Amino acid sequence: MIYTVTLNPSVDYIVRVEQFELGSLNRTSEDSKFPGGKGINVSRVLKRLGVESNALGFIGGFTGSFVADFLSGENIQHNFIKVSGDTRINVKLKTDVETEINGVGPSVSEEQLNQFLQLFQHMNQDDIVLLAGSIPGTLPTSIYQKIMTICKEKEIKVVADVSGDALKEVLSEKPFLIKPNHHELGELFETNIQSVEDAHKYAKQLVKQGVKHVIVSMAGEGALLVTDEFSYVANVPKGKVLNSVGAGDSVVGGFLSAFSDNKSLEEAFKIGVASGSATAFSLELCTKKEVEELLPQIEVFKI
Ligand SMILES: Nc1ncnc2c1ncn2[C@@H]1O[C@H](COP(=O)(O)OP(=O)(O)OP(=O)(O)O)[C@@H](O)[C@H]1O
Ligand SMILES: O=P(O)(O)OC[C@@]1(O)O[C@H](CO)[C@@H](O)[C@@H]1O
Repeated sequence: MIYTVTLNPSVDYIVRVEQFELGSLNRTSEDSKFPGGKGINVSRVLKRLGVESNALGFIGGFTGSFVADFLSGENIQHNFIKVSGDTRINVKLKTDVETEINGVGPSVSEEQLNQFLQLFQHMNQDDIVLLAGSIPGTLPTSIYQKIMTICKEKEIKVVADVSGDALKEVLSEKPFLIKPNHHELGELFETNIQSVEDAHKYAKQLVKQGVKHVIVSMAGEGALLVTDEFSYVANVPKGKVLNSVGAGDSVVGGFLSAFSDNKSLEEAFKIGVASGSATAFSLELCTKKEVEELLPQIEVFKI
């Protein structure tokens, strides 16, 4: 089973405003609400690509019920720990540019954290755990490392899609896969990554440190998959970007769907990139049909 962990889920409130004016009353031309948070997006992409997962994390209040009910409605398994505050609402404002305002999220008590950690006791080496997204302020910053230590004892593969300090923390536990974008990779090495060559050089360093697979997404500039045996670079298909929320999560979801279906790493990488672009080119997360349509446009080369 693939377990996706979203410590701080959200309701993503997506609003389109045609002529946005700061300091004025603006009215939306379109708005919609979806369950959000990076792990939850990965679970939804996996489901669309025909792969089961179980979404874990903390939810609370009416917004938390929305998240749980929405996932149940899509037949996605979930096992969230309930907290007393409301799950956050993240505003995704679509004007001529995209602006995001992410909430803080509810508090998690020590008892709720322990309840959550108990869930890992039932997992085994056939499982994959995905850790994705920010850590709520009330949880220790070492929480991802703690989960990874439990997973290591049980020989569970860990995929981490995290950034900033959390990324630094998970590296020491040698994850199976990480997927930074080129900005996040640059931040880690305190540098500015501007080319595929730069991204390759720094991703290689992470592999030397023990990370098994590194996918670096570079938005419209392509993507890389780096392992200790080989490195692949992929182009991304051409199209109009309508929504970048969840595009990175879709790369992870696409890759994991194919990997768990025993496809080659090269094929899994291609499906990951196609899924990312299919989400970027649509208003919501990618569908299987959209991914399949883009797949022939993606070429992968060894570098
Ligand atoms: N301009 C684009 N053209 C084609 N595909 C794109 C474009 N921008 C993003 N994508 C797709 O989305 C994937 C993820 O994009 P990006 O590198 O921006 O990751 P991210 O920052 O993690 O994404 P997110 O916007 O979800 O945070 C890319 O690998 C690609 O497949
Ligand atoms: O605040 P975090 O946890 O870093 O990111 C949360 C979030 O922006 O990430 C997802 C897109 O990747 C959205 O569904 C969600 O709102």
